[in-house]
Amino acid sequence: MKVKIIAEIAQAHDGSLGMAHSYIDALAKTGVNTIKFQTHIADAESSIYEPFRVKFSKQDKTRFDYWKRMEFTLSQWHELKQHCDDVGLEFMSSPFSNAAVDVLEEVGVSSYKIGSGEVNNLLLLEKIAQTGKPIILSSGMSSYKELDEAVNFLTSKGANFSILQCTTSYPTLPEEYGLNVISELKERYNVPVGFSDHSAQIGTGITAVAMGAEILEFHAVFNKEMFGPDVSSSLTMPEIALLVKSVRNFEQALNNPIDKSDNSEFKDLKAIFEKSLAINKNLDKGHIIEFSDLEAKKPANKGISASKFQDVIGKETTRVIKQWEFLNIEDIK
Ligand SMILES: C=C(OP(=O)(O)O)C(=O)O
Repeated sequence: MKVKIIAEIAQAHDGSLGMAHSYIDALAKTGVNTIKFQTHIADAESSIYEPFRVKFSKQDKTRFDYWKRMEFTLSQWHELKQHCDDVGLEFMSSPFSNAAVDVLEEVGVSSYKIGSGEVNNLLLLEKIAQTGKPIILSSGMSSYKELDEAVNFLTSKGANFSILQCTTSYPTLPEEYGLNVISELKERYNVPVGFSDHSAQIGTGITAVAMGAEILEFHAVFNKEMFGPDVSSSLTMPEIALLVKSVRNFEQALNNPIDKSDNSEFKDLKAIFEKSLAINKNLDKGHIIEFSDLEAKKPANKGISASKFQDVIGKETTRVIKQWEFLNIEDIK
């Protein structure tokens, strides 16, 4: 088992190409597999009527203005992809219009992500399916009826796809994670399933992986005091590095099941940890040993094993035994 870990930059660059490049360098040090952007082309995906989800900047009069400010040119996208290639990370970007798919095809992506808001945008699904590339479909806000439709559509196009459990809520609270949906999606669609996390907690991703997520995506941010609609649901670089390390540890554990029927490798340790029977009070010769006379002390193999205490009860001592002495087989008859 190997989890695909995707760090989502989305709009954390706030429209700055330099900042976008800085994120690539910083994330390359965390061990993630993939860096994901969002390719926004305001004219193709939005209009002046789109309301704000989070309004945080006075300079963007409308959300359309905001998307406009988040655009990169084709040559800038090429640069970003090249930078990801240079640091050995997969470049991904979610398209929000068919025009954005054309940009990403020019740039040369190897797979596509479909954000939760696009599940019912069959026009976009058709365009992405036409590329023949693997697809990761997110599922926030979607009912099973809607997902069934998207899945049937992608299946009818012969698409190779996986699905992410996602709750569109920023930040997502524990009662909203829907970790149960991971196994439900797997059972319902029989495709690889992952988790798109907006909780801003590293424990959520680790738990999702433990519950079967094969793809893990989360938002990245340099600092939680920065501007941006996703900041409150994002992880910082040290948090991401710790999350990646934890997921890799989990994979290694899962890929190495241990055999509890053979404990021979613990022979020496058992001699240190285990115990031998001892006497907890001064006993005369001829005393009949009772349960209340016994204690178990370290190390093992100093006398009768503590596991054999029942064989000792009712036996007669053959000598005077002092408090805290070990009990040996020749001390009883
Ligand atoms: C919005 C996106 O994804 P999700 O719905 O998984 O957050 C995205 O990938 O751009």
